[in-house]
Amino acid sequence: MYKTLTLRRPDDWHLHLRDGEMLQTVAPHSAAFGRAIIMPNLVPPVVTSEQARAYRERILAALPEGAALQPLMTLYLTETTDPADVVAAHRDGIIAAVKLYPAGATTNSASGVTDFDRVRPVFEAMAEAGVPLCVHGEVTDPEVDIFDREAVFIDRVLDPIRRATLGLRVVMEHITTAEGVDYVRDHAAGGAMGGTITTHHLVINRNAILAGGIRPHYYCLPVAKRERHRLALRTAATSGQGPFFLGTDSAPHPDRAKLQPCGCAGCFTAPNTVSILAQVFEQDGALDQLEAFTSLNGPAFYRLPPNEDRIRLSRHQTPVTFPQEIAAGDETVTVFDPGFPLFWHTEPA
Ligand SMILES: NC(=O)N[C@@H](CC(=O)O)C(=O)O
Ligand SMILES: [Zn+2]
Ligand SMILES: [Zn+2]
Repeated sequence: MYKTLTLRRPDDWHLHLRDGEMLQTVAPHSAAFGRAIIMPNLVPPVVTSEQARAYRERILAALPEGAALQPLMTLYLTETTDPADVVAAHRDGIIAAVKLYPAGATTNSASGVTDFDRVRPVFEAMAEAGVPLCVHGEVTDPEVDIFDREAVFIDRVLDPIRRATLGLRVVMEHITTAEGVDYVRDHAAGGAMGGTITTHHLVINRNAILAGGIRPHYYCLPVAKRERHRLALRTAATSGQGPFFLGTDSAPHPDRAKLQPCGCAGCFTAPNTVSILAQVFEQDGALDQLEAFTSLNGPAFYRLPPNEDRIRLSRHQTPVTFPQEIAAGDETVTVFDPGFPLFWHTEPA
């Protein structure tokens, strides 16, 4: 049994840092990651390279001295995005990817895409220039059951886009279904596809949200599915296979906004993600695959070198505790509770 574990510094390939006071509060909790793909769903969204550059500066200013984190910026795709701007921003190193939100699919997605044909020229230019497309993969058709929206998206939207745009490199973000796992695995050859998996979707199924009472802090999008889907995600993540990598989707919201008759979606996992992942991989006898998931597969997809420096985890005798909530000005933000004790702790460098 392992007592300590040394890993190349993990990266987070899907992270919400927000802005303003919330950014100041949450950025330090992601400071020990190496790189993070920063989601652009601010209000208003990050749609131009100038906005991405300015947002990056605000993030760097919110990080503590000595933070490892390098923010990798994304642009929020709209029906008026100019293909030439995207290509130039990527060429100049301002953005690492473009993010597709189907309009209405999730938090702050109102400016997203309704008619996918209208953004075809952007996809074509991205394919040509090798710019990855990060996708929130859910249909918004109200006729489609919320638990089926990811699987239906693959058939109705994602597969047709990929067939029509040869060479487009796609990350299916926060996959939550066996169908998502299979689709990513079956189309990953040559780096054509990757899939991020969140910490919380490895831990909870839909019962956590609904059985025995409604638990808003477990509500996120895509919503957690049946147990068999969680197990498919666990198998994918702990396999160490190339196309699957960590994207925490740590998505802080003030408790005031989550604890409502109509509460918003998102789990805040940044503070305890690495401890939870070590526990999960240990439970599955797969600690030897943790580094592939957190630190190797993501950079390989994004065609970046893995981080050179390391973090050290040690397994404590008694559980390590994390704050249940953190203060953000007058608000509180609840930290994701995995529902089991955590023994792995990141040692200070
Ligand atoms: N995952 C979530 O439930 N929420 C995210 C948006 C997203 O990633 O879909 C957010 O920005 O709050
Ligand atoms: Zn999303
Ligand atoms: Zn997200």
